Amino acid sequence: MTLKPMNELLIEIAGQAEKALLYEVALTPKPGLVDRNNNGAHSDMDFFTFMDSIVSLSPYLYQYVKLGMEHVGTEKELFHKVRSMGVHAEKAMLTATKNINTHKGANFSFAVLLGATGACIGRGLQPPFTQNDTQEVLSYAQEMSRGLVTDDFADLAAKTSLTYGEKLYLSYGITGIRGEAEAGYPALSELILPFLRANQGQPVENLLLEALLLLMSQVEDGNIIHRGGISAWQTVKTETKQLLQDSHEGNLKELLYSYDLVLIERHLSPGGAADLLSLGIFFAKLENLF
Ligand SMILES: CC(C)(COP(=O)(O)OP(=O)(O)OC[C@H]1O[C@@H](n2cnc3c(N)ncnc32)[C@H](O)[C@@H]1O)[C@@H](O)C(=O)NCCC(=O)NCCS
Ligand SMILES: Nc1ncnc2c1ncn2[C@@H]1O[C@H](COP(=O)(O)OP(=O)(O)OP(=O)(O)O)[C@@H](O)[C@H]1O
Repeated sequence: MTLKPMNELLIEIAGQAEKALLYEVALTPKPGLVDRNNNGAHSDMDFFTFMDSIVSLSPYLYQYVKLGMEHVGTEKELFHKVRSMGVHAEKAMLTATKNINTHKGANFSFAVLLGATGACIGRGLQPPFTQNDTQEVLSYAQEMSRGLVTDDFADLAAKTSLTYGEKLYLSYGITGIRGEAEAGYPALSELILPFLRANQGQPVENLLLEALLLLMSQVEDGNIIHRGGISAWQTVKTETKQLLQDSHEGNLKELLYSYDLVLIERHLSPGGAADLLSLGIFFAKLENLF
């Protein structure tokens, strides 16, 4: 096998991440989320806000991979490098969206996972990825994120203003996106990627909408919980399990258009599941699944 030059790989990997963000927002109909049909349960953003946001993040996606490829040192040191870059990316995103949080969680996770992907590529991994290659990247990301929950949530009592993630940890012990990273993204390795691999060949939009429902039925979604509390989250998990049982290729979109209205009425949006979906799409692209 001929090896591709590093700069080609860099462009290819960052491009797959950008594509994943574009696919996620373009997928329609998504319950409660911004899509091509409506703004879901959001009054402050629309499809175009997401276009602005993705373009603002694009150079940083490239930088995360580059930092990983060029990294010499421990996994933890790479985490600190990509997170500092991530803080700049978040500022660029907020400037582009006029202070609306479109991709805060996605930016954080792509920083970690693109850094990890770059580091593994620097050690010889080449796309297309096998399932084992993806696992190697997730294990590297887990190592990068070791101690994150404890480190980030130390001394919260002394803080005067808290983020939603911090509030959820104090109120319910929910670790959200930080816990997911520290565990090596089990929602990817145990849930969405096995589903996408097993259902390869199906029409992409239907496949990814079903994958979103699967995530909504199981993930500890910080967005749903901060807006609706624990009971609203339990209800969404039960309802999406039922939708998965009732759906088939012919009626999936019809069921989702109706459920979108239900979540809009309840002012609920599964932003955590949406972020995990875009991360899943990224690895599916690297594995050439569609
Ligand atoms: C860790 C991040 C996401 C900040 O966390 P914060 O508590 O503000 O966010 P919060 O937990 O509310 O969630 C952010 C987003 O994550 C997504 N999300 C929520 N739950 C999940 C989940 N289970 N899985 C995946 N994504 C999720 C949602 O899209 C949500 O909007 C990140 O923005 C970050 O690291 N920022 C830099 C912080 C920093 O270093 N500051 C300087 C030192 S204080
Ligand atoms: N297609 C999408 N539509 C809407 N939100 C999405 C989409 N994809 C991902 N998200 C995630 O959902 C989050 C937005 O949810 P939410 O509006 O609850 O965030 P917030 O700004 O933290 O809270 P609030 O607006 O309630 O004060 C973003 O962080 C984003 O990552």
